[in-house]
Amino acid sequence: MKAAVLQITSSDNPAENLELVERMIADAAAQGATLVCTPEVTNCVSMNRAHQSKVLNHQDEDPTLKGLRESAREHGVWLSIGSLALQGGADGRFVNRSFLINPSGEIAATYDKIHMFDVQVSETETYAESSGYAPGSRAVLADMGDAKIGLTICYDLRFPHLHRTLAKAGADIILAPSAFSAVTGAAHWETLLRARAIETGCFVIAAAQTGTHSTQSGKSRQTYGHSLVVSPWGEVLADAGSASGITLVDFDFNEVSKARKRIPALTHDRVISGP
Ligand SMILES: O=C(O)CNC(=O)[C@H](CS)NC(=O)CCC(=O)C(=O)O
Repeated sequence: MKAAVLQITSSDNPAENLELVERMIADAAAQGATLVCTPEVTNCVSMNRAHQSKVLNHQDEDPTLKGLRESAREHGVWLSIGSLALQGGADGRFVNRSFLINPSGEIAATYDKIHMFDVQVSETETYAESSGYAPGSRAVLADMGDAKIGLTICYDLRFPHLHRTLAKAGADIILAPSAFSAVTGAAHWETLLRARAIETGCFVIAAAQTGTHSTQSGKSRQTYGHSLVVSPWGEVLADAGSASGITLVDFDFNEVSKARKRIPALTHDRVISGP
């Protein structure tokens, strides 16, 4: 399998982002990709809830979902839409929802981000994701034919039990589409991704938002980039750096069983009491 990781700088204008990603999917497919992965909130990076209320849609009417399903079908690729910000969450909030689209353009799986980034990153940088988005509560493992894929989103990366649950349920690949903050990205991103891959014996594919996101509304925001693909042994197979673009990686799924045979930690959990 050949995967393409799309690294982009989404704005808060969904139509503009859709056009760019459609072109990149065509390009990735032309280069032989059979799985294409986009980052978290592909359709809209914004922390302005009033603006989001105007431009975000319910899943059934969302033009980004419609357009990207059509792209997957046209080019015959599996497509991980890392996430879309959509209307329709509990208490009038949005949802941060990941989609796996099959090569016929059908929705094979959806996953709502479970862990909300309610964090003060520094004195000047605070996030309150749960004020805008309602969290999900269900882990999702999708079947891609020759591989099983566990779906996670961004801040979920810091909760290893979710990844362990997915791996024990049979995941070969874990997706970690992200819009990581530049500050925490520099400190933690690669270490967390490699740890999740090593602990689970899964490939980890992390498509990331990068750079300075322009907004018509509200202040601009910096994301870390460095979309990463990590092998089940913890090697970084690709690092997209900070520019936007397409990164292609070949997968050998035998690496999953090889890594787990060398270190079978996934089968060595013990029930513990205390402390
Ligand atoms: O709000 C949106 O537009 C979409 N959601 C995000 O960008 C989310 C919540 S603000 N970002 C993260 O989870 C970053 C996590 C992170 O940076 C870390 O764990 O260090």
